[in-house]
Amino acid sequence: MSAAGNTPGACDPPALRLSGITAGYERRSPVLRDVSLTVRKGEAVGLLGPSGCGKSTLARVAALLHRPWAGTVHLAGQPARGWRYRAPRAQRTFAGVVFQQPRTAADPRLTLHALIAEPLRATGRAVEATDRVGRLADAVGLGPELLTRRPHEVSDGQLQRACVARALVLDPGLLVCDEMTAMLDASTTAALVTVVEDYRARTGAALLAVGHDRTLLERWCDRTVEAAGLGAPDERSRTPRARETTPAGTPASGT
Ligand SMILES: Nc1ncnc2c1ncn2[C@@H]1O[C@H](COP(=O)(O)OP(=O)(O)OP(=O)(O)O)[C@@H](O)[C@H]1O
Repeated sequence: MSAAGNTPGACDPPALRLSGITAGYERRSPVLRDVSLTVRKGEAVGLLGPSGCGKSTLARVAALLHRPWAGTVHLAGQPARGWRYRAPRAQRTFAGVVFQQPRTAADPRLTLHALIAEPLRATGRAVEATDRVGRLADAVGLGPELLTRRPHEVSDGQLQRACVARALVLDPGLLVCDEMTAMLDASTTAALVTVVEDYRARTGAALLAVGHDRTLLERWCDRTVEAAGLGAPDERSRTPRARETTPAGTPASGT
């Protein structure tokens, strides 16, 4: 289910199809009610909405990290048959995820090199780590000297660069970016958006980007979805974006 090598086409199944998703936590009333959302292969969809409306919950359901109470998740046309570590490996690794807070998403004991290589080790592909981690670290703008440091020895922006590299290391067909740039400065935001877009242009991967920054998401994505009252996000298409538009209007530097 890797995106690499696939040619986007009208006949391809959507990268993500959420149908009738109802989800929540413990015994509280559901956060999401009967939500449906489709992200086509190669498409970038931005999910906008006020704090607490359930955007992150939806992102976690899409990445098979949170089990819904009802509804189905299809990844690349295949219904999710299990969740988290019980899901078939191809489904678990189809979605690469980047969270808002790199410090809570990174094991503090690992060097950045080990952090980026973590999914390779977890899937029995550790032998590929030297090559892949080196290339991805270069792409996200992390020099070799930073790869030997642990999270407490780097800045938030540097750690988020490592988390983006980790999300890409298994060549996902879908990237789920949950407020990936919320705590970053403008140049790091531009650099990481460019890394994601370069990856998508090369592989045909789809993107579900969650955030509050309407300007960024409208520039970055093919369309945005208003998630207000995510009981049922209406899929209003907005501002189709030419594929070649520079994300966020900023340079592609690796600063
Ligand atoms: N692990 C959890 N346990 C219990 N309730 C949770 C949990 N995670 C989120 N919630 C609740 O679910 C609701 C939706 O949270 P969610 O994080 O999905 O919203 P959001 O739209 O992403 O918010 P924000 O934009 O502030 O990140 C909130 O009321 C939140 O308190």
